[in-house]
Amino acid sequence: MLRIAVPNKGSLSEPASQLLTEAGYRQRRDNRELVLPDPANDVEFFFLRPRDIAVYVGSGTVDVGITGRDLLLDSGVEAVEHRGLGFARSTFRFAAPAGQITSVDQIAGKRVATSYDVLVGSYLADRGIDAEVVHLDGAVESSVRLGIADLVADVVETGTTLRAAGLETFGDPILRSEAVLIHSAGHEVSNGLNVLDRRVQGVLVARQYVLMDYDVPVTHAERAIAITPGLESPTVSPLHDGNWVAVRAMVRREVTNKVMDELYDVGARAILVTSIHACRL
Ligand SMILES: Nc1ncnc2c1ncn2[C@@H]1O[C@H](COP(=O)(O)OP(=O)(O)OP(=O)(O)O)[C@@H](O)[C@H]1O
Ligand SMILES: O=P(O)(O)OC[C@H]1O[C@H](OP(=O)(O)OP(=O)(O)O)[C@H](O)[C@@H]1O
Ligand SMILES: [Mg+2]
Repeated sequence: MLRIAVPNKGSLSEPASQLLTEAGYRQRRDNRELVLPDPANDVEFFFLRPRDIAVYVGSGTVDVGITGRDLLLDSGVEAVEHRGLGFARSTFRFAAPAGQITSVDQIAGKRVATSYDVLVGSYLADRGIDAEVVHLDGAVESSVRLGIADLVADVVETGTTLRAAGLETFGDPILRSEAVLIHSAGHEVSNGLNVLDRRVQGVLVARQYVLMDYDVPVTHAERAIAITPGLESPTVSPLHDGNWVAVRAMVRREVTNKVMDELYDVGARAILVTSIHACRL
Protein backbone atom coordinates (compact mmCIF):
# COMPACT_ATOMS: atom_id res chain seq x y z
CA MET A 1 0.00 0.00 0.00
CA LEU A 2 1.46 3.36 -1.09
CA ARG A 3 1.66 5.93 1.73
CA ILE A 4 1.05 9.46 0.46
CA ALA A 5 1.61 12.69 2.44
CA VAL A 6 -0.79 15.54 1.61
CA PRO A 7 -0.57 19.12 2.98
CA ASN A 8 -3.19 19.66 5.68
CA LYS A 9 -3.13 23.49 5.66
CA GLY A 10 -2.06 26.57 3.71
CA SER A 11 -1.85 27.35 0.00
CA LEU A 12 -1.00 23.78 -1.00
CA SER A 13 -3.75 21.97 0.84
CA GLU A 14 -6.91 22.59 -1.17
CA PRO A 15 -5.40 22.30 -4.67
CA ALA A 16 -3.50 19.14 -3.67
CA SER A 17 -6.71 17.46 -2.49
CA GLN A 18 -8.52 18.68 -5.61
CA LEU A 19 -5.82 17.14 -7.82
CA LEU A 20 -6.04 13.81 -6.00
CA THR A 21 -9.83 13.82 -6.20
CA GLU A 22 -9.66 14.40 -9.96
CA ALA A 23 -7.11 11.58 -10.16
CA GLY A 24 -9.74 9.23 -8.73
CA TYR A 25 -8.64 9.02 -5.09
CA ARG A 26 -10.65 9.40 -1.92
CA GLN A 27 -10.08 12.67 -0.07
CA ARG A 28 -11.12 13.67 3.42
CA ARG A 29 -14.43 15.43 4.08
CA ASP A 30 -13.46 16.66 7.52
CA ASN A 31 -10.29 18.78 7.95
CA ARG A 32 -9.58 17.11 11.29
CA GLU A 33 -8.99 13.71 9.71
CA LEU A 34 -5.28 12.88 9.94
CA VAL A 35 -5.19 9.56 8.11
CA LEU A 36 -7.44 8.35 5.31
CA PRO A 37 -7.21 4.83 3.91
CA ASP A 38 -8.22 4.36 0.28
CA PRO A 39 -8.14 0.56 -0.08
CA ALA A 40 -9.84 0.58 -3.49
CA ASN A 41 -6.77 2.36 -4.87
CA ASP A 42 -4.30 0.59 -2.57
CA VAL A 43 -3.09 3.85 -1.00
CA GLU A 44 -3.23 5.57 2.39
CA PHE A 45 -3.20 9.35 2.83
CA PHE A 46 -1.51 11.17 5.73
CA PHE A 47 -2.47 14.81 6.20
CA LEU A 48 0.62 16.60 7.47
CA ARG A 49 2.03 20.11 7.79
CA PRO A 50 3.47 21.16 4.42
CA ARG A 51 6.87 21.88 5.99
CA ASP A 52 7.05 18.43 7.55
CA ILE A 53 6.22 16.46 4.42
CA ALA A 54 9.79 16.44 3.06
CA VAL A 55 11.00 15.17 6.45
CA TYR A 56 8.60 12.21 6.45
CA VAL A 57 9.26 11.38 2.81
CA GLY A 58 13.03 11.83 3.24
CA SER A 59 13.04 9.40 6.16
CA GLY A 60 11.12 6.84 4.11
CA THR A 61 8.26 6.47 6.62
CA VAL A 62 5.94 7.88 3.95
CA ASP A 63 6.57 6.85 0.33
CA VAL A 64 5.61 9.98 -1.55
CA GLY A 65 4.29 13.45 -0.80
CA ILE A 66 3.09 16.74 -2.17
CA THR A 67 4.91 19.85 -0.97
CA GLY A 68 6.42 23.08 -2.32
CA ARG A 69 9.79 23.08 -4.09
CA ASP A 70 10.86 25.90 -1.75
CA LEU A 71 9.83 23.88 1.32
CA LEU A 72 11.65 20.80 0.01
CA LEU A 73 14.89 22.75 -0.49
CA ASP A 74 14.54 24.50 2.85
CA SER A 75 14.11 21.16 4.64
CA GLY A 76 17.64 20.17 3.62
CA VAL A 77 16.28 16.64 3.20
CA GLU A 78 17.48 14.54 0.30
CA ALA A 79 14.14 13.72 -1.25
CA VAL A 80 13.67 13.61 -5.01
CA GLU A 81 11.45 16.03 -6.90
CA HIS A 82 9.55 13.69 -9.19
CA ARG A 83 7.16 16.04 -10.96
CA GLY A 84 6.06 19.71 -10.87
CA LEU A 85 2.31 19.97 -10.28
CA GLY A 86 1.63 23.44 -11.70
CA PHE A 87 -0.13 25.01 -8.69
CA ALA A 88 1.08 27.17 -5.75
CA ARG A 89 3.43 28.84 -8.19
CA SER A 90 5.53 31.54 -6.60
CA THR A 91 8.97 33.09 -6.61
CA PHE A 92 11.22 33.37 -3.60
CA ARG A 93 12.86 36.80 -3.46
CA PHE A 94 14.75 39.36 -1.48
CA ALA A 95 12.96 42.63 -0.74
CA ALA A 96 13.83 45.80 1.14
CA PRO A 97 12.35 49.26 1.73
CA ALA A 98 12.07 51.05 -1.63
CA GLY A 99 15.46 52.15 -2.95
CA GLN A 100 17.49 51.08 0.10
CA ILE A 101 19.06 47.88 -1.22
CA THR A 102 19.33 47.38 -4.97
CA SER A 103 21.70 44.43 -5.38
CA VAL A 104 22.48 41.19 -3.60
CA ASP A 105 26.06 42.34 -2.76
CA GLN A 106 24.63 45.02 -0.49
CA ILE A 107 23.12 42.37 1.80
CA ALA A 108 26.51 41.81 3.51
CA GLY A 109 26.37 42.81 7.16
CA LYS A 110 22.58 43.20 7.10
CA ARG A 111 19.80 41.29 8.91
CA VAL A 112 17.59 39.14 6.62
CA ALA A 113 14.22 38.00 8.02
CA THR A 114 12.81 34.78 6.56
CA SER A 115 10.92 31.57 7.32
CA TYR A 116 13.28 29.75 4.97
CA ASP A 117 16.60 29.90 6.87
CA VAL A 118 18.29 26.97 5.14
CA LEU A 119 17.38 28.18 1.65
CA VAL A 120 18.54 31.73 2.37
CA GLY A 121 21.60 30.61 4.36
CA SER A 122 22.87 28.39 1.57
CA TYR A 123 22.14 31.02 -1.11
CA LEU A 124 24.22 33.57 0.81
CA ALA A 125 26.97 31.07 1.65
CA ASP A 126 27.27 30.04 -2.02
CA ARG A 127 27.95 33.68 -2.89
CA GLY A 128 30.24 34.34 0.08
CA ILE A 129 27.87 36.95 1.50
CA ASP A 130 28.07 37.29 5.26
CA ALA A 131 24.68 38.36 6.66
CA GLU A 132 22.56 37.54 9.69
CA VAL A 133 19.48 35.37 9.06
CA VAL A 134 16.59 36.18 11.44
CA HIS A 135 14.08 33.32 11.62
CA LEU A 136 10.36 34.16 11.67
CA ASP A 137 7.41 31.82 11.33
CA GLY A 138 5.36 34.04 9.00
CA ALA A 139 4.19 37.58 8.24
CA VAL A 140 7.85 38.20 7.45
CA GLU A 141 7.05 41.42 5.57
CA SER A 142 6.33 43.24 8.84
CA SER A 143 9.81 42.60 10.25
CA VAL A 144 11.54 45.58 8.63
CA ARG A 145 8.96 48.11 9.77
CA LEU A 146 9.13 46.64 13.25
CA GLY A 147 12.91 47.03 13.30
CA ILE A 148 14.17 43.47 13.70
CA ALA A 149 15.51 43.12 10.13
CA ASP A 150 16.86 45.28 7.28
CA LEU A 151 15.42 43.17 4.49
CA VAL A 152 13.33 40.03 3.94
CA ALA A 153 13.51 36.91 1.80
CA ASP A 154 10.03 35.54 1.22
CA VAL A 155 7.46 33.95 -1.06
CA VAL A 156 6.14 36.41 -3.65
CA GLU A 157 3.20 35.70 -5.88
CA THR A 158 1.40 38.90 -6.88
CA GLY A 159 3.66 41.16 -4.77
CA THR A 160 0.64 42.65 -2.98
CA THR A 161 1.89 41.75 0.49
CA LEU A 162 5.31 43.28 -0.16
CA ARG A 163 3.84 46.51 -1.52
CA ALA A 164 1.52 46.82 1.45
CA ALA A 165 4.60 46.64 3.68
CA GLY A 166 6.48 49.27 1.63
CA LEU A 167 9.02 46.75 0.35
CA GLU A 168 10.44 46.26 -3.16
CA THR A 169 12.12 43.20 -4.59
CA PHE A 170 15.69 43.41 -5.84
CA GLY A 171 18.05 40.97 -7.56
CA ASP A 172 17.03 37.87 -9.48
CA PRO A 173 14.56 35.45 -7.87
CA ILE A 174 16.35 33.05 -5.52
CA LEU A 175 13.99 30.33 -6.68
CA ARG A 176 10.89 29.65 -8.74
CA SER A 177 8.61 27.34 -6.79
CA GLU A 178 5.48 25.32 -7.36
CA ALA A 179 3.86 22.31 -5.75
CA VAL A 180 5.87 19.16 -6.43
CA LEU A 181 5.44 15.41 -6.07
CA ILE A 182 8.41 14.01 -4.14
CA HIS A 183 9.72 10.60 -3.13
CA SER A 184 12.62 9.58 -0.92
CA ALA A 185 16.09 9.40 -2.43
CA GLY A 186 16.65 5.72 -1.61
CA HIS A 187 13.15 4.65 -2.61
CA GLU A 188 12.88 2.79 -5.89
CA VAL A 189 10.18 4.15 -8.17
CA SER A 190 7.57 1.55 -7.23
CA ASN A 191 4.62 0.41 -9.25
CA GLY A 192 2.37 2.28 -6.80
CA LEU A 193 4.20 5.54 -7.45
CA ASN A 194 4.02 4.95 -11.19
CA VAL A 195 0.25 4.52 -11.03
CA LEU A 196 -0.14 7.69 -8.91
CA ASP A 197 2.18 9.59 -11.24
CA ARG A 198 0.34 8.52 -14.40
CA ARG A 199 -2.99 9.48 -12.85
CA VAL A 200 -1.66 12.88 -11.75
CA GLN A 201 -0.09 13.47 -15.14
CA GLY A 202 -3.43 12.59 -16.73
CA VAL A 203 -5.18 15.29 -14.68
CA LEU A 204 -2.51 17.89 -15.47
CA VAL A 205 -2.70 17.16 -19.20
CA ALA A 206 -6.51 17.19 -19.12
CA ARG A 207 -6.31 20.64 -17.51
CA GLN A 208 -3.75 21.97 -19.98
CA TYR A 209 -5.21 20.66 -23.24
CA VAL A 210 -8.49 20.65 -25.14
CA LEU A 211 -9.57 18.33 -27.91
CA MET A 212 -10.10 20.08 -31.24
CA ASP A 213 -12.11 18.61 -34.12
CA TYR A 214 -12.49 20.21 -37.53
CA ASP A 215 -13.17 19.47 -41.18
CA VAL A 216 -10.76 20.72 -43.83
CA PRO A 217 -10.46 20.31 -47.61
CA VAL A 218 -7.94 17.58 -48.46
CA THR A 219 -5.94 20.13 -50.43
CA HIS A 220 -5.42 22.23 -47.27
CA ALA A 221 -5.04 19.39 -44.78
CA GLU A 222 -1.25 19.57 -44.51
CA ARG A 223 -1.33 23.27 -43.66
CA ALA A 224 -4.04 22.71 -41.05
CA ILE A 225 -2.19 19.77 -39.50
CA ALA A 226 0.93 21.92 -39.22
CA ILE A 227 -1.13 24.25 -37.00
CA THR A 228 -2.43 21.35 -34.85
CA PRO A 229 0.34 18.73 -34.77
CA GLY A 230 -1.15 17.18 -31.59
CA LEU A 231 0.95 15.37 -29.00
CA GLU A 232 1.97 12.41 -31.14
CA SER A 233 0.17 12.95 -34.42
CA PRO A 234 -3.40 14.07 -35.14
CA THR A 235 -6.12 11.63 -36.17
CA VAL A 236 -7.21 12.22 -39.77
CA SER A 237 -10.43 10.48 -40.90
CA PRO A 238 -12.14 10.40 -44.28
CA LEU A 239 -15.47 12.17 -44.73
CA HIS A 240 -18.38 11.09 -46.96
CA ASP A 241 -17.39 13.90 -49.29
CA GLY A 242 -13.99 12.67 -50.49
CA ASN A 243 -12.73 16.22 -50.97
CA TRP A 244 -12.73 16.78 -47.19
CA VAL A 245 -11.13 15.11 -44.16
CA ALA A 246 -11.91 15.36 -40.44
CA VAL A 247 -9.01 16.08 -38.07
CA ARG A 248 -8.85 15.56 -34.29
CA ALA A 249 -5.91 16.83 -32.25
CA MET A 250 -5.03 17.94 -28.72
CA VAL A 251 -4.32 21.67 -28.43
CA ARG A 252 -2.96 23.68 -25.49
CA ARG A 253 -5.91 25.31 -23.78
CA GLU A 254 -4.43 28.82 -23.64
CA VAL A 255 -4.01 29.03 -27.44
CA THR A 256 -7.44 27.58 -28.31
CA ASN A 257 -8.86 30.70 -29.91
CA LYS A 258 -5.68 31.65 -31.75
CA VAL A 259 -5.50 28.14 -33.23
CA MET A 260 -9.18 28.27 -34.27
CA ASP A 261 -8.54 31.60 -36.07
CA GLU A 262 -5.54 30.14 -37.90
CA LEU A 263 -7.44 26.99 -38.87
CA TYR A 264 -10.35 29.03 -40.19
CA ASP A 265 -7.92 31.10 -42.27
CA VAL A 266 -6.54 27.96 -43.97
CA GLY A 267 -10.05 26.75 -44.81
CA ALA A 268 -11.03 24.56 -41.86
CA ARG A 269 -14.72 24.63 -40.92
CA ALA A 270 -16.94 23.11 -38.20
CA ILE A 271 -14.17 23.64 -35.66
CA LEU A 272 -15.29 22.14 -32.34
CA VAL A 273 -13.52 22.32 -28.99
CA THR A 274 -14.13 19.80 -26.21
CA SER A 275 -12.71 19.68 -22.67
CA ILE A 276 -10.78 16.56 -21.75
CA HIS A 277 -12.18 15.02 -18.58
CA ALA A 278 -9.32 12.59 -17.97
CA CYS A 279 -6.57 10.97 -19.98
CA ARG A 280 -3.73 8.49 -19.79
CA LEU A 281 -0.95 9.26 -22.23
N1 LIG B 1 0.49 33.54 -2.03
C1 LIG B 1 1.01 32.40 -2.48
N2 LIG B 1 0.91 32.06 -3.78
C2 LIG B 1 1.43 30.91 -4.25
N3 LIG B 1 2.07 30.03 -3.50
C3 LIG B 1 2.19 30.32 -2.20
C4 LIG B 1 1.68 31.50 -1.61
N4 LIG B 1 1.95 31.49 -0.30
C5 LIG B 1 2.59 30.36 -0.07
N5 LIG B 1 2.75 29.65 -1.20
C6 LIG B 1 3.42 28.36 -1.36
O1 LIG B 1 2.83 27.47 -0.42
C7 LIG B 1 3.84 26.77 0.26
C8 LIG B 1 3.91 27.28 1.65
O2 LIG B 1 3.19 26.47 2.44
P1 LIG B 1 2.59 27.13 3.74
O3 LIG B 1 2.01 26.07 4.52
O4 LIG B 1 3.54 28.09 4.36
O5 LIG B 1 1.43 27.90 3.01
P2 LIG B 1 0.83 29.21 3.42
O6 LIG B 1 -0.25 29.48 2.41
O7 LIG B 1 1.89 30.21 3.56
O8 LIG B 1 0.16 28.78 4.78
P3 LIG B 1 0.28 29.38 6.22
O9 LIG B 1 -1.00 30.10 6.37
O10 LIG B 1 0.39 28.18 7.10
O11 LIG B 1 1.47 30.27 6.24
C9 LIG B 1 5.16 27.11 -0.41
O12 LIG B 1 5.49 26.17 -1.38
C10 LIG B 1 4.88 28.47 -1.00
O13 LIG B 1 5.70 28.75 -2.12
O1 LIG C 1 2.81 38.14 -3.37
P1 LIG C 1 1.49 37.86 -2.71
O2 LIG C 1 0.42 37.50 -3.70
O3 LIG C 1 1.08 38.93 -1.78
O4 LIG C 1 1.65 36.51 -1.87
C1 LIG C 1 2.76 36.26 -1.06
C2 LIG C 1 2.40 36.13 0.37
O5 LIG C 1 1.59 34.95 0.57
C3 LIG C 1 2.16 34.17 1.61
O6 LIG C 1 1.77 34.65 2.84
P2 LIG C 1 0.66 33.97 3.76
O7 LIG C 1 -0.64 34.62 3.50
O8 LIG C 1 0.72 32.52 3.64
O9 LIG C 1 1.15 34.43 5.19
P3 LIG C 1 2.46 33.96 6.01
O10 LIG C 1 3.51 34.98 5.71
O11 LIG C 1 1.99 34.01 7.42
O12 LIG C 1 2.83 32.60 5.54
C4 LIG C 1 3.64 34.49 1.49
O13 LIG C 1 4.34 34.18 2.69
C5 LIG C 1 3.65 35.95 1.20
O14 LIG C 1 3.56 36.71 2.37
MG1 LIG D 1 2.41 31.29 4.58
